[in-house]
Amino acid sequence: MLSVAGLTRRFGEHLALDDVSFDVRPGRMTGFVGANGAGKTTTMRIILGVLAPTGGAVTWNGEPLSAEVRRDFGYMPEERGLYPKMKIREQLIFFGRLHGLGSRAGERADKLLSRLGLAERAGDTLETLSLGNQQRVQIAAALIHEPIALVMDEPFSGLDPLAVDAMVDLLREEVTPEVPVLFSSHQLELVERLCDDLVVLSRGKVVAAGPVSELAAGPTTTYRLVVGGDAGWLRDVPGITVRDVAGAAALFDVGSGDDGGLVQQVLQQAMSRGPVLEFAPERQALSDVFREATR
Ligand SMILES: Nc1ncnc2c1ncn2[C@@H]1O[C@H](COP(=O)(O)OP(=O)(O)OP(=O)(O)O)[C@@H](O)[C@H]1O
Repeated sequence: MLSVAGLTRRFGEHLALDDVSFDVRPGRMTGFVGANGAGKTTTMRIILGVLAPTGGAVTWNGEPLSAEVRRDFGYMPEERGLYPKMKIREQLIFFGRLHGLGSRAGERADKLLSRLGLAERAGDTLETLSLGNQQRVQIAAALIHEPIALVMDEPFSGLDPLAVDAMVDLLREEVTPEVPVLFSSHQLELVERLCDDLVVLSRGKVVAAGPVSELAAGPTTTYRLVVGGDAGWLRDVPGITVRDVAGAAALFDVGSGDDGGLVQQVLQQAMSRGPVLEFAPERQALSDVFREATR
């Protein structure tokens, strides 16, 4: 498991990271989200040893992360970092060897290029590729040495939806159940679809962390009811706040003090009046969780 524990980082007077701690669990895609300047890139740079923390530590399976272990990580930096004038196959082999892949580098490069539909471009330089294809090569470079952990800064930015799907399929194929994956993104719908876990950073602090299913489901006090007839009677039920009624459908809130009794009362009343077609807690969208957490 990859963990950061109590990371702080100052840039002069500015505290960019303030006691940041979270885990990136093996075999789980962990999304790293936060507004511009929240500290995501800074955290990832520290994980990859490109930047030193002012305080705190990065650990791998409970031990301080060594340079040796780090060499087996895959990294897709924000500033990318491939060579524009180098042929893409040569480039992948170069990065593979840099990570100790040896004579298998060519075979891996060919596999990834063909998997990405770029086999015919193997001898072309990076700069002649479209931006989307350059991005694919960047991901291939991060994956070339079968990394034991993967850290990617905005890997999907600028990709069209089909390219995103292709990239995600590749990641799922390449990343074994032992590999922790951390990636930052501003595309919240994408994060909700792809990620198992989520870390939300706001002004250098972790403000929410955990499985996406739990964070998005959240504790809710709002319920949705759809009945056979008109739901207008809800307005007369004491104790609840009706947020919206449109014909047979209604949204109401029971308040945080309810122990479940009020919800059951509303359901019973609804059933005594006729058919109940839908009755469920209103699930919060990840974008709402994000907005609330980073407010
Ligand atoms: N080398 C640096 N020197 C001074 N300040 C820096 C440096 N690197 C980052 N910062 C500051 O640290 C804070 C966090 O920046 P960081 O790039 O980590 O945010 P981010 O969450 O990745 O943002 P974005 O989503 O815009 O990429 C910002 O206020 C930024 O200006």
